[in-house]
Amino acid sequence: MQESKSITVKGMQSTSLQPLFRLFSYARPYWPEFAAGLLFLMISSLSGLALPRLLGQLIDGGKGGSVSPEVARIGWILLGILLLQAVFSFFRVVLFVNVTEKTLATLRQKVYSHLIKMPMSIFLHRRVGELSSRISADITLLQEIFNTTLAELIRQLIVVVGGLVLLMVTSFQLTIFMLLLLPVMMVLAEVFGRFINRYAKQVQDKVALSNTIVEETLQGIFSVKAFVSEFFEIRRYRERTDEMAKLAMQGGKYRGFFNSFVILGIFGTLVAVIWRGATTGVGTGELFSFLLYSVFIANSITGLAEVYTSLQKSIGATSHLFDLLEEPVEALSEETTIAPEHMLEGKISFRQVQFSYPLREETNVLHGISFQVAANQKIAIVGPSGAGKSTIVSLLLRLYDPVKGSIFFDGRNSTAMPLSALRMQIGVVPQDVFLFGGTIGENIGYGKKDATTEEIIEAAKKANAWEFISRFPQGLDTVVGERGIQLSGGQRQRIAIARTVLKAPRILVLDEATSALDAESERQVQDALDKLMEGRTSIVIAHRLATVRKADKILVLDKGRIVEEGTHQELIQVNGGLYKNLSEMQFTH
Ligand SMILES: Nc1ncnc2c1ncn2[C@@H]1O[C@H](COP(=O)(O)OP(=O)(O)OP(=O)(O)O)[C@@H](O)[C@H]1O
Repeated sequence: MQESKSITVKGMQSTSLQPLFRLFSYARPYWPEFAAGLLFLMISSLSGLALPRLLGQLIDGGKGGSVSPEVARIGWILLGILLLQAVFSFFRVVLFVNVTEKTLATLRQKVYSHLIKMPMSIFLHRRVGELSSRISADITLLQEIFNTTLAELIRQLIVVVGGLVLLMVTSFQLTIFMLLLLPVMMVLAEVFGRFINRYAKQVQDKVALSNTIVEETLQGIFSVKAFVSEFFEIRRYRERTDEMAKLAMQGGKYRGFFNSFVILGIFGTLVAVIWRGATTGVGTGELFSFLLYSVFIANSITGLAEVYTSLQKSIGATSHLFDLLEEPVEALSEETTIAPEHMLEGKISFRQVQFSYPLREETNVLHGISFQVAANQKIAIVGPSGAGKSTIVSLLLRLYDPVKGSIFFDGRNSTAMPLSALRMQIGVVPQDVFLFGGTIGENIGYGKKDATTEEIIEAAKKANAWEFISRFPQGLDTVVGERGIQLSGGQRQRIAIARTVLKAPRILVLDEATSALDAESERQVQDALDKLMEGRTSIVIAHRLATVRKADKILVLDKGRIVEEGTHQELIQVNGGLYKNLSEMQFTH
């Protein structure tokens, strides 16, 4: 932005209009409708130009007080033009709305599919509220440009150019006189418009910022309430919205000035023109049509200034959107079947994996970790909080790639495998189960999009979830979340397990819940997990003694390093070892 300011005004316009041209490329498939709309727009604007002239003639012809054939003819033509305009306006609006809605839907879909395919690293430095406002606020703003701004631009241009030509025909001298005043106003209006736009953009950014607070606090309402942060958030929101209002009011003042300036300029010009016309002996009808044309033109010039500000606003929104579309996306494929050559047996090996998170590159979270998991083996990862256990899971899923070292699946470097095929074969049961706001059936079906009801029920049974689901009057159709039933931690976990049963992954990752479940829920969850782990490679971030004991191998992680490795029996013997300490602290009751 800074750069473009330093180049010539002409150059600046062409650079800043670029996003709009790119935007219009999304409307390309709908060009026949768009072209028809444009044609209707042009015909109705052009025919509108005949009105002042005909009205002038009507005034001159009607002076005698009787309806002469000439006057009747003009009357019929006027009626015809109005009808034509009414019909064409209707089609123009309908066609433009169609093109707009189809284009914006395409754009929304494109932005959303880009958004959701972006790698995790991008979500670390962009806020959810900000990202979602790109789709809601920015695209809504673009609606205006397609629906009205563009049509206005064309209409105004036709009125200004056509009007001027007809003015010249009416009275060349008077037109020249008016033209001496108008261009000055146009230039001033443009400068003013630019200035106002800067404010509009700032206000828009502030709106996005304040919306972020609303979204984040509503999403995290539990934490807000638990921390009694309501008043803190209210204050924060108040500060943001007050700032926004202050800026908007400042902008309003400038807009006010702008309007006053336009009123003074236009009416000043009109008065001067009438005075000049009257004193140079232009006829009544002629002066009337001249004035009407001048009003039309003046109106269009102010309209053009508005079009200009609205164009600038949309340029802001469009650039935001295209910035987002510039962000990289993951190489995901839509295939739901896995090619035989990418089918995994389930061997995993971490070799000298070093990792730091993108935003904190200076802090190594994993320091050259190596370990092997044989196919169908169960390993447990234990270690103090912050040791890097969840990070290992993220690397396994390739949500991030190691900074150094590599991860191998069946002896093949993970980077050499298609991302989707890899993730399709890894099932995760997270600690914090996220359920979508649909039905229980839909939530389980998330594991396999084409699952039949029978398969879903089967999976729910295996996950020990069917028993509680079938007790709900609506069974699988019970709506969960905000507008439905709230499930307990153990129930949510069993739904997550059912989801993973359906997915039937080769490799299973379990992040055990740290929160204590009651003994019965715990038994049911544990039993479901045991069944799920059978015949798969499993990595468990373990918090429960039962899991740790049953593991074929335990990795003890501390500050990003594997400090001990072995079975429960082996590790419990290491005197002064971290595992022995941990298990004495955590697992003995
Ligand atoms: N997105 C992130 N950006 C930067 N640092 C992160 C990020 N996520 C985690 N970390 C850091 O990486 C380290 C390891 O975190 P990780 O979540 O893997 O630990 P953990 O062993 O799973 O802990 P816990 O048992 O508490 O879940 C921590 O020091 C944490 O602060």
